[in-house]
Amino acid sequence: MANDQPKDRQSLRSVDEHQQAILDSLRPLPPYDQPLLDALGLVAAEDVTSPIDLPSFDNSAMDGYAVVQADVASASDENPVHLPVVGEIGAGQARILALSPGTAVKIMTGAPVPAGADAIVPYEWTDRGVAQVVISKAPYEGQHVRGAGEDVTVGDLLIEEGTRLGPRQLGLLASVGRASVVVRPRPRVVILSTGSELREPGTARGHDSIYDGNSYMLAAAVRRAGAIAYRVGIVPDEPQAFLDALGDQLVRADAVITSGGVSMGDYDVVKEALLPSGTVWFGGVAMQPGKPQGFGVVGEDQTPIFTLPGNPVSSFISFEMFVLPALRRMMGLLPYARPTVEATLTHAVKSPPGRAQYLRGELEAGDRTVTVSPVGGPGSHLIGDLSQANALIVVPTETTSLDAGATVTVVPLDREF
Ligand SMILES: Nc1nc2c(c(=O)[nH]1)N[C@H]1C(S)=C(S)[C@@H](COP(=O)(O)OP(=O)(O)OC[C@H]3O[C@@H](n4cnc5c(N)ncnc54)[C@H](O)[C@@H]3O)O[C@H]1N2
Ligand code: MOO
Repeated sequence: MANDQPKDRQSLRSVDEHQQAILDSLRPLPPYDQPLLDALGLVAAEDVTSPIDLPSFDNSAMDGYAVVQADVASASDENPVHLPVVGEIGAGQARILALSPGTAVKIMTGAPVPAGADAIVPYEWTDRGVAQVVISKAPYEGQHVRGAGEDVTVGDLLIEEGTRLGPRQLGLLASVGRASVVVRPRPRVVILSTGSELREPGTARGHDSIYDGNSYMLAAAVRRAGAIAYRVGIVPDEPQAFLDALGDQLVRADAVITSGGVSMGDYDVVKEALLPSGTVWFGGVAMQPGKPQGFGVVGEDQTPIFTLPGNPVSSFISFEMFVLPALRRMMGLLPYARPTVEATLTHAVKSPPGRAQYLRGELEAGDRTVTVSPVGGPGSHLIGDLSQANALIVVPTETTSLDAGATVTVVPLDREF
């Protein structure tokens, strides 16, 4: 029964509850017109219809000669047809607009087929003559002519609102003459690491200090999600310094991520600085790693803020579970959360009750089976092990052990979705 549980467990949010609370409070960012290449990976916020036909004019699919098919219908090796060549049409150089019967015009791939011509004879079926051409094989009517509008017609719906734009879609937009497209923009995400023990990589480190791995990891994760990362770097454990740094950054932030300073310590700067505002929830989520969490809004524009725990693995898993779905929601991307897969566990594992455990694993797809092997221990400081893993093994909240051979839910970490 719920009230038999220790106080700590009663007050924890589940992972799903916390994720949902975050998603419910966010909306997709307002649409923005972006140059095509900046729109890669973003979601169209407009229906795009074609302003032109593709091909835009009848054009040649081959380097060869434009002819009237009836003039060459009898051509064969034994009885080739001879035609005078009255000119040449290169791609982008169409000075000959019409063809008289009984003549041929040299034509290059992509060049407009002159009016009156209804087939192309490829060079390979001719003697490649300049003033006169000898044709030894007949094309059928329309052969090697790419018809105007056969691919796309004016008014066709090219891109539906909500489509994620990849190279093929961007290529199509450019092909119909569009230089920009209205999309959900990339969220600008400010990343602040807190901790007086932190040092910037590449600088000297004392016996009691550590390098700031988290802000790099989180900035990289933000970028991989398709958002823009502003890595501000290290803020000491002083609430006013933290509030000043945050205040300076809000002008360029659609969201803020902090790491560290949210548990029970004497110097938990993020909690101390933000609790008085009353706009940020701090509490525990029933997960390990990643129990101490905070989420809310800050500043005049009510900018969303994610206050993640400082332990590196906790920070990373919190990003995957809570920030990534939120960024995807802001970008209009579905699904919000990483898709999971089922796999067979290769080794037995143990887990404390009352918290969903996210163990690091190596997911391997064999010919017939998908297996996952635990990588390293459960400690939330083990960034070395984390870097060797490609997946998280989910041990449900009330499960305390799983045998080798059990089917488990796994979150692959490096798949595009
Ligand atoms: N008495 C309690 N202590 C702790 C609890 C608790 O419930 N009661 N929870 C533990 C859990 S779980 C976690 S997770 C951590 C979260 O702590 P904070 O978010 O306050 O983070 P810090 O104390 O600032 O740092 C924790 C740990 O991570 C290292 N760290 C911090 N920032 C970085 C960074 N940018 N790069 C690399 N490593 C970083 C830091 O040095 C600490 O070792 O609290 C437990 N304690
Ligand atoms: O939640 Mo902490 O992340 O267990 O180490």
